[in-house]
Formats: sequence, structure tokens, C-alpha cells
Amino acid sequence: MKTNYLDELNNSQLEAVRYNDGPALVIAGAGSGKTRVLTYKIAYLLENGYEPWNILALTFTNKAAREMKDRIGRQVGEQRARYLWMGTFHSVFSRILRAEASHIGFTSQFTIYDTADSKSLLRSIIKEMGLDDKTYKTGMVQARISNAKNHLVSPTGYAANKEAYEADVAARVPAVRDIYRRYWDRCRQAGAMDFDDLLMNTYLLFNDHPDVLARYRNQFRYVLVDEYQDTNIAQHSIVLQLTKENQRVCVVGDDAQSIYSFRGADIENILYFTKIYPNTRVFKLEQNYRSTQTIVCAANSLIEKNERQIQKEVFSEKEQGEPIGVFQAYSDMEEGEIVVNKIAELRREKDYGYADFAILYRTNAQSRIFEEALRKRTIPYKIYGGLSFYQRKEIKDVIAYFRLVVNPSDEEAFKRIINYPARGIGETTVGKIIAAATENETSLWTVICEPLTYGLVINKGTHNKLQGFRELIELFIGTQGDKNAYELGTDIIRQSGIINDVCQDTSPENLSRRENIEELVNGMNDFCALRMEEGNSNVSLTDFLSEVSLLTDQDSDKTDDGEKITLMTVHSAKGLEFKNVFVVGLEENLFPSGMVGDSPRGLEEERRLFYVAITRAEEHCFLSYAKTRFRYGKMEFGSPSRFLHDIETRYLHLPHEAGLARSVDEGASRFRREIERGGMRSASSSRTPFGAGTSKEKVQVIPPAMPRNLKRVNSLGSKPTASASGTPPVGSVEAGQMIEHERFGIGEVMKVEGAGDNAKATIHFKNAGDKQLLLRFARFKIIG
Ligand SMILES: Nc1ncnc2c1ncn2[C@@H]1O[C@H](COP(=O)(O)OP(=O)(O)OP(=O)(O)O)[C@@H](O)[C@H]1O
Ligand SMILES: [Mg+2]
Repeated sequence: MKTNYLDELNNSQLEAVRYNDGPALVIAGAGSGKTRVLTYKIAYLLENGYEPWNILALTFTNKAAREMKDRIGRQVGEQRARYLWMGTFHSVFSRILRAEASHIGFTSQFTIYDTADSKSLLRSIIKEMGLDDKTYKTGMVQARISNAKNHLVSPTGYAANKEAYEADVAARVPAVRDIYRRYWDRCRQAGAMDFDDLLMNTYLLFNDHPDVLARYRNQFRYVLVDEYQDTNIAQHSIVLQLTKENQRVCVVGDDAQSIYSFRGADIENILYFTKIYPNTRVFKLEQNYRSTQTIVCAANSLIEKNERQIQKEVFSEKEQGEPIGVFQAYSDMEEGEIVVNKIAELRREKDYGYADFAILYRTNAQSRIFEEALRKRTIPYKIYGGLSFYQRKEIKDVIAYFRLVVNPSDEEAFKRIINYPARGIGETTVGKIIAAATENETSLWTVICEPLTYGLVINKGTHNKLQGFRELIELFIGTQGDKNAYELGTDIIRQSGIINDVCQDTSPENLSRRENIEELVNGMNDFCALRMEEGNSNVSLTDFLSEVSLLTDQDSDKTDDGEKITLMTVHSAKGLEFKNVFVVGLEENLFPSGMVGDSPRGLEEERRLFYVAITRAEEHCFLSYAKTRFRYGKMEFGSPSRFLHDIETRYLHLPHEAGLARSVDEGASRFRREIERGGMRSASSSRTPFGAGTSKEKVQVIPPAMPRNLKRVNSLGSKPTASASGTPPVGSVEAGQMIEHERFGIGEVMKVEGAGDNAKATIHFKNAGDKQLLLRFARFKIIG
């Protein structure tokens, strides 16, 4: 028997679902059932005279649309639900544009350019126009054009807009308007639309063709929008075009979760809604059905610190729940271990599945540490909204160099990098090399080493370029014996021009590519240091590559049954929920992002982002930060995020308590006594529980140290950093001592064997398990 779904709503929700006489705005905090209201409203409309094709529902992700459709399908039947128009703005509008393409001078087979395609087109336009590509950086030009499109400004409008021109002149890029014009024309000639065009062209289609608009207005008798706080002017205007006349529109959103201002979304939209539709009925929902009382109160206490917001109440009637656990890690690597250990512990205690966990971070580059920690334990995970670390293009490019240096016959690696970074070796030349190699049954590399022997017909210029490439690779091959993987890896990244390529501008994309490459270098650094501590004298690039290929080989889809831990950025977690959520990397300059500086608006947006993160959690929420982190090629000392201070301490479980709670073995309890004697601050005695004011803290983070014969080139920069102290004198380490390791954190020495250079210690680390370390290279200090 079908249950009455309306019984699954509270009174305010029910009212919002039933009100269908005019514009409706549901504005409410996280987890209060906004998405449920939209879903049930659609079912309600279908049961009250609307046909599925009369309903247009716009969601934040296609996944959300699928879930809504499934739920509605269970109510009204799958067959009917199938005909709903539901999806993201981009997917729904590209469908409309394909159907109506001829009205705006396209064919229905138009191509959609992704960001990389548009950048590459912009790059060639900038070149053709003879502009300086250091001034006219593609990322920056792209951002300006994208911004114009999101505000529905065409090239003609842009050229006529005095303000836009003056802004460009002030930024010393007066030619942006001409680039925009050319870019616009070239996309059209190529029959292509970029992501922003999907919105702008829909707007133009409706604007310039009233007959087409009339058809869609007729068809979409009801328009519903989820996550309305993150719509931009273009999206907002299209909704208006479709609903201005019949006023059947329902939007739901939460101003406290507006996190896309960089894409042109404007918090004002939601406030503006009632002005555009003066007879809007506003519904407020106050009960959160997702999270424990503690999580809801903690999130409220955080968001209160923002000035720009619509006041609202949010409460939960679920159980009180446990305080939010805060973990302090000594290093980013230990942060990974702590989180993974906690996941294992919760699974043991409460019978959670892997899918009940999510790890949320501010930047994609942070995923590597967690991926590695999870892989080590063979815990299945899935990365959303970003490629798995080693699948990312920039990482594959770098790895291709490594592969060619290690094995010059590697054909795929050769093809991938022969013209990356661009060195003027075109497809025709590559085609000729491939032909010669195939004919002579040899490798591409051999052909370019002896072009004459293999009858390669190329002009002098191309010949020189090929020889330049060969010499570059040979140079690396020549130093292989003298350098370890980390040193050679950084040489390759610098000398091949890769680092220049990704440093050419500070667009968010390039920045994230750069961060990823830096993460790879950090990984190599860790890898070498660890192997040396474990007693390997030289750690070669081949060693590193075999490790990497094992990692990727293990990453098979054996457990593709949905039982996986979710790893994603906070941005992509919007609208989702998980039983257990770890929000990681809560450090200044990371979360809040260093990009916002001290801008109050920027900081408020970062705080909203943190609010989104916490409110994803149903039962447990954990926050973590690391005192040291490898970033931009060097070890950085971080301070805990200011946002940690924004949450009332009564909702938190503070670092040292969390770290000591379950110490059962003898070593750990001795450590506890030690800490207690040392007088570590307690939660109640400290008004600033994080970072500043830690003078009473006994445990100090030791400065970064590298194995002595591992010359520490400051990975991607040029200046070597001084090798720091932290290595204990060999004779002073004894079984029973507590030590603090730079990467593994706190541990107890179990035994010491061997003498002199060969002296080794077996150490049991609280969070990283047992390790055998060569004392000559070990990076720890004795703490008790
Ligand atoms: N009346 C209700 N009774 C029981 N559970 C409910 C009720 N309303 C919503 N829920 C449940 O509470 C959770 C949060 O609901 P929903 O995702 O719709 O909230 P939301 O306001 O859209 O959240 P967000 O702001 O994060 O997008 C969901 O699991 C939903 O099924
Ligand atoms: Mg929602």
C-alpha cells in the first residue's frame, strides 16, 4: 500500500507544498527539508492536474535531480516521473538549445567547449592579435569574459560599456573587449558553446524569439529551483523570462549557504526575489531533521558571526549527540592517519558502512594524503568532483616525463609530452615520427635520436626542436644515477618548463594544477625520506614509479557497490548528507582560503562554506588541522583556522582529550602521565583553545628536517632550505622512550638494534602503527 507522503511533512513544509497559487520562496537553514519540500511539491502537482512535462525543476547537481526523480517515481509511478524536466541549469538548457539551435545560428550538433578548450582558443587569439601573453593571461581573460556572460553582456554590450572598458584599462588589459569579440565569433564559426554560453544563449534565444519563449512558457506551467542562493544573473533572468507571466514559481534556498560569488552568484538574488515578485509568499522552515542538536547548535554559533544574513532559527529534536571532535595533527600526513583511524574505530564500534563517511576539504590537492592513507588500509573510497589524484592531467604529464626518463622506448609517454609544454612540434611531425618508427619497427625515441638513419623528412627548424627535446631527456637520463627520485623529479618539473606553464597565471585552475604538482613533489619527498629512514641508500625514480603504478593498479573497481568513503571538496558537498563527516585542513590560509586575504566579504563567504561543511553531518562531525603541512614545495607551519574560534567551545571536544581518550597500552598511559605532569592546557582553562596562547603546551613541533644526505632543494623554488635539527644523537635512543616524529607524531620506542650508521629503532606510533627507522636519518626528538 502506498503511504501518504504528505504525512511525512511538518506543518510548515506541508503549507509550502500545498501553496501553488503564486510565487513562493522557501528560505530556511540547512537540513530543514527544503529539497524535500521541492520533491514533494512536484509529486503533489502531478497528483493535482499537472503533467510531468509541464514541470521544470532545476537542481544543483544531476545526481540530486536523479534522486528527486526516483522519490517522485515511487509516489506517482516511474513512467510518469520519467517525463519531468529535471536537471542542472546547464543540462536542461543545452537540451533546449539543441532543439532550438537553428533560431540562433547553430546546428543541433553544436560542440560544448570545456574550460581547457576555451583557454586554448583564447591563447591562440591572444597570440594572433600580437598581444603580450604575460599581460593577457588566459585565465584572467577567460574570467573577465565569463563574468560578462554571466551578467548577460554580449561583445557589443561590452564594447559599449564604459565601466567595463575603464576597469580593463585600469587593469592594463584594454584589449579584452576585442578578444571577447573574436572569441565569440570564433566559437560561432566552430559551432561551439562554452559553459557560460549555455546560459547566455538560452537567455538570448528567449529574448530574441518571443514565439519560442511563448512555447516554453506554455509548456513549463511550473518552475522550481533548488539552491536558489547560488544562481547567477543569467540563471535568475531565465527563470524570470519563463515565469514572469504566470507567476508559478517556487524557489528554495538558504542565504547562509551562498558559496559561489566567484561564479557570479549573488546573495542579493534571494533577497531580490520578493521585489521582482511582489506577491511572493515566504515560507520559513525551522526544524532541522538531519543532524544532532549539538551539530545544529555548533553550526548556528558559527554562522552567527556573519553580519550579512537573514535572521532565522534552526533547531533539532534529534538526540543531543556527541560534541564535535577536534583533532590536532603534527603534520598533514598524520592528519590523514588520524582520520582514517577514527573511521576504522567508528566502524568497529557502531557498525557503519563505508558510505556513511565523508572527508571534506577546501582544495582538491588535499585529497592525496587521504587517498594514500585509505589505500594503505585498503579502504574503498570515491573522489567526487575531481579526478583521482594520479588521473589528473597535470600529474599524468609529469609522470609521463618520469616514464620516458626511466624507459625512453615508452611510446605513450613520448606522445604525451613531445609537445608539452608547447615547443612547436606539431601533429604532422609526430605523425611522421610514428610512421618512420612503425616502418622500421623501432621506438619513436630511436627515430628522433637518428632521424637521418630512419629517413625522417623534416625541415631544419623542426629538426632542432626535436634535438632540443632529446637533449633535455638525455640530460635527465644522465643524472639518474646521482640523484634520488625527489631531486630528479624536481629537476624535471623545473627544467622541462612544466612549472612555468602552470605558474603563468593565477587563475583558480592553474593554481590547482600547480598545487597538485606540488603535492606530487611532496609525496616524492615523503617517499624518499621514508625509504631512507627505513635503510635504503638510494631511492631512484624507478622505485617511485613502481610505487605509483602499484597504487593505481590497486585502485580497481572491485568494490564498486557504492560502499565507499566519499572524498570531495566542500563546494561539491552542498545539498548532501552523511552520517559521519570529517572537515579537514582547518588552518589559516587554507580554510579560510589564503586567496580571500582580509576581505570581510571573502571571509564571510568562507565562513558560509564552513557552515555548509558542518551541516552535512547527521551523527558525528570531526574537524582537524595540521601544525605543519607541505605546501608550495616546502614545509609550512600552520595556525589553526580562525573559524574554530567561531564555534562555541561547549560544542567541541578539544584536541588533547580526543588524542588521549582511548590510550590503553602501557606506553600510552605513561605518555598521558607525562603530558599531565607537563601541564597541557585543558579545555576549560583556556579561552583560546587553538594555536595562540599555547605557551603551556609541552609538546612542541620540531622544525622540518630532512635526511642529511638528501639535499633539500626547496622543491619547486630555487633556494635550498637549511637542513634543520631534529635528528637525535644515535646513542641516546632507548627502548621505552616516548618520541615525537616530524611526520608520524607521537610514538614509543619498542627496541633499538645495531650500532653506528646501522642503528635502527622499532617505534610504535599512536596513529601510524609500527615503523622501523634508521636512526641516522630519523626525524624525531625524544620527549620523555
Ligand atoms: N518532516 C520531515 N520528517 C522527517 N525527515 C525529514 C523531514 N523533512 C526533511 N527530512 C529529512 O531531513 C534531511 C534534510 O532534508 P533536506 O535535504 O530536504 O534539507 P535541505 O533543507 O534541503 O538541506 P540543505 O540546506 O543542506 O540542502 C533529509 O534526510 C530529509 O529526508
Ligand atoms: Mg537541499
